Amino acid sequence: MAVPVEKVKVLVLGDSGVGKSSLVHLISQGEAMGNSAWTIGCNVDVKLHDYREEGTPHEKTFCVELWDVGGSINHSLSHSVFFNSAHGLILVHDLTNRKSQGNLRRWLGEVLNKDAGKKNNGEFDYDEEVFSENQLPVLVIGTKMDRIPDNNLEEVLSRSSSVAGQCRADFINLDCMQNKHLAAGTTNAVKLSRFFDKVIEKRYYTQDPRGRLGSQERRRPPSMTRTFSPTFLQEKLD
Ligand SMILES: Nc1nc2c(ncn2[C@@H]2O[C@H](COP(=O)(O)OP(=O)(O)OP(=O)(O)O)[C@@H](O)[C@H]2O)c(=O)[nH]1
Ligand SMILES: [Mg+2]
Repeated sequence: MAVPVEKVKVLVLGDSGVGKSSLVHLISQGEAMGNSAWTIGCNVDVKLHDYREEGTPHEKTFCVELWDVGGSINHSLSHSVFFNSAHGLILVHDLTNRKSQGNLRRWLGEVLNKDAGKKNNGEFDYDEEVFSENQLPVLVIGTKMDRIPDNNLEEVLSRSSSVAGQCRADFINLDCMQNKHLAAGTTNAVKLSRFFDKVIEKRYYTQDPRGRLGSQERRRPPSMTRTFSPTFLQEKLD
């Protein structure tokens, strides 16, 4: 099988310790990560995604690059070097940590205002106007669902849904340590697949600012996702 040439870049952002690396491992390898360490800088993992245009026999495999940026506040000045030319954004928060939910607006602001610089207090501003014009597909993911006490579940999930609403994004809540939480055919896997479809559609099938015409009017097709290990990909590339 040929390795796809066409690719999209998806940023995975959120506070340190919310579970970004664990999530990216689950998405790209299809299994929970054993040990995790703080991410310094950025790790890039790959997921192959089959995008099929409805009504046509064509199915095309795209390479989805997942840019897992270390969330440490100590490296906040260097985060934005990874933000260029992103096609989609996964915002990750820890369901047991309200602060990590509130900070998603800051992460979003950091990406959307990356060219505008910082405010005087050193914080990136979340600009409603800039955000309302945002064309970047966003998916919000809440982790550590296993750690929410049963008597608090309803409240926490409702808060998670409202955080996603503020970001005008679809959302998933899961336990990154459980393979089944992203298993094929589950609602979570379908939502993730739809998100990748959207990112690819925007990147390759939508009229861009330079006037290139894509297939914007066509309905989004169903799709399948497949995961290949980096070793497999490397063998194909060699
Ligand atoms: N119980 C539980 N633990 C989780 C979950 N997701 C992540 N963890 C744990 O949370 C800790 C931090 O996870 P990481 O994936 O390293 O967090 P990160 O967001 O990549 O952190 P940085 O690299 O510092 O930005 C690890 O000990 C994980 O095993 C989850 O859904 N449930
Ligand atoms: Mg990490």
